[in-house]
Amino acid sequence: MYLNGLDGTLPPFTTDLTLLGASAREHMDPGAFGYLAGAAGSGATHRANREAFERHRLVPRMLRGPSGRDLSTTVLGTRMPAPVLLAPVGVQSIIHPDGELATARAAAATGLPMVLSTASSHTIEQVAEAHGEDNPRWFQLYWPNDDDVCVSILDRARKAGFTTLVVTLDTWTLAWRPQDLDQSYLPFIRGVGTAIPFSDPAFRAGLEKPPEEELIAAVLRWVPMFTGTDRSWDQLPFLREHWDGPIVLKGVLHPDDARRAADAGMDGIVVSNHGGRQVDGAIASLDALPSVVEAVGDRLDVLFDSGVRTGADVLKALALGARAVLVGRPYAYGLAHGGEEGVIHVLRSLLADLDLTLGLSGHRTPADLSPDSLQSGV
Ligand SMILES: Cc1cc2nc3c(=O)[nH]c(=O)nc-3n(C[C@H](O)[C@H](O)[C@H](O)COP(=O)(O)O)c2cc1C
Ligand SMILES: O=C(O)C(=O)c1ccccc1
Repeated sequence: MYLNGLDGTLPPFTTDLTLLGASAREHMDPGAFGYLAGAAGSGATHRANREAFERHRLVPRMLRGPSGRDLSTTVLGTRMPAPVLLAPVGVQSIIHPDGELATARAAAATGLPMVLSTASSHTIEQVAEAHGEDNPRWFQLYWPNDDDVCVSILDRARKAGFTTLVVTLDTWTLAWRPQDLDQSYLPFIRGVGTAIPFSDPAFRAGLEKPPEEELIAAVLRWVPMFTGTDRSWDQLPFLREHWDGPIVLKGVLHPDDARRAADAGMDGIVVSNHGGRQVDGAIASLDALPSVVEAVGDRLDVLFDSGVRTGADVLKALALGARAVLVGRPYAYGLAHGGEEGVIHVLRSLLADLDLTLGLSGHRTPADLSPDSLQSGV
C-alpha cells in the first residue's frame, strides 16, 4: 500500500503501531493525552497486557502454499473483512474535533465494524449518517439505571442500523486513574461525551431545563444514572426483551462469569480488562483468554481486547481461541494524528501487517490458527 521510494510519498506517520502513543502525545494537550493513554493505578495491568503478548510466540510453518489468503470472517452474523473491530472509545471529540464522525468514516473506508460508545460526543444518528448505510456497526451500552432512558437509547440504536449490542460490565464507575486525577481531568463536566443521553427524549423528559440551558443539572442527572452497582445477572432478560439482535457482554475475565453469560443466553463475550484502565493488578487479558475459551468456547463467540497492537498480536489472540479482536488506543492515536485519515492509516497498517504475518507464518485464513500455532510461556 505504501510504495515508498517509487512515487516519493511517505506514510503520514509511523507504521509501527507500538510507537503511536509517543508520537500522538506531540499532537495532544496533556489532559486529553492523559485520558487516552492513561491506565488504572500504577499501570501494572496496562503493562501486563503487552507482556502477555510477548510471552507467546508464533511458530511459522513452511511450504504450505498459503496463497489466496482470506482474512474475512463472520461474527454473530456480521460479515467483516478481517477479524478486527474498532473498540468503543468514549468522548472522541477531546481527541480530535471530528471525534466519532471521523472514526465512523474511517471504519466505512476499511469495512471494519465500529462499536459506538454510549459516551459518544456525537449522537447515535449523526454517527450512523457519517458511517453510511451498508457498513456494519455495533452499539456499546453503559447500562443506565433508568429503564425508560435505556429502552429509548436501544430503540434509537436499532433504528439507526446498529445490529449487535455490546454491554460493558467493568466500568460502572471510573477507576482510580492518576493521569486524570493529577490533572483534575473529567471530560463529562465540560459537557462533552454526553451527546447520546443529552439528545435523548426520555433523558430530557426528566430535566426541568434542557441541557443547552442548564448544563450542570444535566450532567448531575447523567453521572449517577450511568454509574452505580445496581445491575446484576438476573436483569439480563430485560436487555433481551428490548434488543432483538445479538448481545455481547464486554469485560469478562473469569471462566465462571463466562459460564454465567452463556447460561443467561448471551451470544458473545469480550475478554477484556478495558485496556488496563479499570482494575489495576488485574490479570492480563490474554492470560484470561484460554480458560474462558475452555469454559464456553463452544457455547458463545469469544471476542478479545486489551493490548492488541500488531498483526502478530491479532494472530496470537485468534490462536488462543478468540473469534475476533477489538482495538482501542491505536486507532484513537491515529485520530489524534490526523482525524479520519489518521484512523485509516492505522487500520490499513494493522490489516496489511496481519495479512503478511498470517501468510508468512504459513496460514491462509484466521480459522487455520490454533494453540499449536504458538509456543507459549516463553
Ligand atoms: C480513551 C478510552 C475510552 C474508552 N471508552 C470506552 C467506552 O466508552 N466504552 C467501553 O466499553 N470501553 C471503552 N474503552 C475501552 C476500550 O473499548 C477497549 O476495551 C480498550 O481500549 C482495549 O485496550 P487497548 O486500548 O489496549 O486496545 C475506552 C478506552 C480508551 C483508551
Ligand atoms: O475512559 C474509559 O475507559 C471509559 O470507558 C469511559 C467511560 C465514560 C466516559 C468516557 C470514557
